[in-house]
Amino acid sequence: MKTLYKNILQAMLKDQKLLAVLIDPDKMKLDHVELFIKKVNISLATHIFVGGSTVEANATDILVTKIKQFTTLPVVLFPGDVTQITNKADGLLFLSLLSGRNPEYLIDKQIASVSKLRETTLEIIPTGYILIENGKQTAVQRVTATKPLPRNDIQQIIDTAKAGEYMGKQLIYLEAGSGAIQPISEDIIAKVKQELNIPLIVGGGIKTKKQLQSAYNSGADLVVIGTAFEDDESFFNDIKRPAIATT
Ligand SMILES: CC(C)=CCC/C(C)=C/CC/C(C)=C/CC/C(C)=C/COP(=O)(O)OP(=O)(O)O
Ligand SMILES: O=P(O)(O)OC[C@@H](O)CO
Ligand SMILES: [Mg+2]
Repeated sequence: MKTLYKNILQAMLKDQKLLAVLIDPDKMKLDHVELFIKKVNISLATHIFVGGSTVEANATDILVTKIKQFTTLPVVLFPGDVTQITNKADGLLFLSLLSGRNPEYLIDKQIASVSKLRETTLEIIPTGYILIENGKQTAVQRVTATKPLPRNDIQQIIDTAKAGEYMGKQLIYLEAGSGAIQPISEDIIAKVKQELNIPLIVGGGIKTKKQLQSAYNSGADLVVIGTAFEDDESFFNDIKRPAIATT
């Protein structure tokens, strides 16, 4: 049974915040997966996302197989390309880059993925992906050859997110870019969230528990963190899941 989206929706309705640890197949060494996933398992993380803007063919399939050996958390593909699709995962963010005007990332890659998805067991989740300017060019901007939405044009950001909802997207993902200096501002998160009826994902540049909390307080339903763990795994110590009392 495909319960991924249902669970995200229910968490949103109950105001239970979700956290995805993003693993980039290009950066994670296979012999480190076990140790890394054990840290994820005792953290507040509720999901594992796997993806990157540029990933070698087959690397995702091999990595997801390995991750699955060590966790029961749902593994969701966050693909930069069709080659990153593998049935070993549980779900797929079926991204469309709504902030850009490059047909390749609006519809072409989605069409190209259909032959891989026709028989899939993956839960496919239509996701409106929106890049917001953060002061420097990010990998996604470079790879997609698109411009992010200006961070001070809040109305454009809100309307893009809302258009995504009207188009039938089940999630909206506000992206500041991997390793962004400035995460998405509280103001942008709050104003977008106010107008949406679907869950809101926020990611890019979140490196501290305070920034995580502030994204949640502003209205993010699910936060994605990748670079902070790549840079320093001691960050897991700050986000340990509280032990449940057994008495
Ligand atoms: C639906 C299918 C099959 C593909 C979607 C194709 C689209 C629209 C992709 C959106 C644009 C894109 C390239 C997304 C990549 C998302 C991602 C995992 C970004 C993380 O970037 P990193 O690879 O961590 O960047 P660095 O290399 O700078 O760390
Ligand atoms: O790597 P970081 O900066 O945490 O960003 C996570 C994700 O939103 C990038 O696509
Ligand atoms: Mg990265």
